[in-house]
Amino acid sequence: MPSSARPYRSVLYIPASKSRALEKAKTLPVDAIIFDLEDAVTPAEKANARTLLADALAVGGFGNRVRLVRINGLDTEWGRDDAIAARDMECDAILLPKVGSPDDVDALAAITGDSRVWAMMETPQGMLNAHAIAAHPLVEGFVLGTNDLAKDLNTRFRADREPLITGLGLCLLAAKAEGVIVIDGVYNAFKDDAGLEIECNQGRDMGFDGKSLIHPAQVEITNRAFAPSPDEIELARRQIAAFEETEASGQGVAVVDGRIVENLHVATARELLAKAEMIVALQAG
Ligand SMILES: CC(C)(COP(=O)(O)OP(=O)(O)OC[C@H]1O[C@@H](n2cnc3c(N)ncnc32)[C@H](O)[C@@H]1OP(=O)(O)O)[C@@H](O)C(=O)NCCC(=O)NCCSC(=O)C[C@H](O)C(=O)O
Ligand SMILES: [Mg+2]
Repeated sequence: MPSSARPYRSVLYIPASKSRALEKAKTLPVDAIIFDLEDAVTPAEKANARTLLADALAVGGFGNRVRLVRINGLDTEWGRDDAIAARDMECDAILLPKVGSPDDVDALAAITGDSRVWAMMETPQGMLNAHAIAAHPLVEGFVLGTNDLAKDLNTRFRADREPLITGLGLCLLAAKAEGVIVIDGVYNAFKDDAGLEIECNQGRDMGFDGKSLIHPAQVEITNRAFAPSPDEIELARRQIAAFEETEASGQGVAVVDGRIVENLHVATARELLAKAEMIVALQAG
């Protein structure tokens, strides 16, 4: 099971066909990269992108960024070749699109063995089977595919994402129940900083570990939204100190800023501080 302190604030898609973007990624302060062979790559470029990506990962230089390779679905003409290639790539996990049930993960594992798997959660079928998918022993993370979900649900765009909330919530519940990382979907309007910030904060409030991104301009806002803020760090320290003091005097409940602090709040505060420390450590390289 992955560490809950390991930050996944920003998870950037990079079309595997774009060598300039692959180079650029090495300079960006992202926590994870999705090297995409699926939607961002045209059919004519699929085979070349696969080779380009294998070479780029073999050369390396992506530092401590988690490397996920998104293959095409196994029901497409490229999926099987992608899976065979990805099995041998220098990556941390394979991201399987449009996962509908644990059987899809089994079908991938029949090709890729014990490689770690992340699941794109982006179909109504997948949402309804989210718990069984999260419970699959090879599954380590979920990435929400809100474009595909919106398409399948025939929703209209709303800034508050109300039409998608049930699906997002099902995936969050499943991921948290099974200790699986869960990453929010992309914000398509990559020049709209204000809209991105609102959607990041909504995702953070809901409990997502981070957000998937499509452009470098989205990294800074996302990293900030999903990192513990200075105020949160300061409050966590005060909660721990107050609780320890109260505990030493034989009591189980402290009060900080007019709110009770119990064991469970201290556990949350410790996790928050661990994440903040890990972000500093990762930034230090
Ligand atoms: C959206 C883009 C097509 C815009 O590309 P471009 O016009 O090249 O942008 P810029 O000129 O502003 O680029 C500036 C520099 O940044 C580099 N760049 C751009 N995008 C990326 C990236 N994603 N990763 C790394 N580097 C990037 C450019 O190379 C420029 O570099 P330099 O010249 O050296 O300064 C483009 O951003 C893009 O293709 N984005 C990714 C789109 C994508 O991956 N789509 C698929 C994933 S979304 C999805 O499928 C979600 C899910 O499945 C669902 O259902 O929701
Ligand atoms: Mg999709």
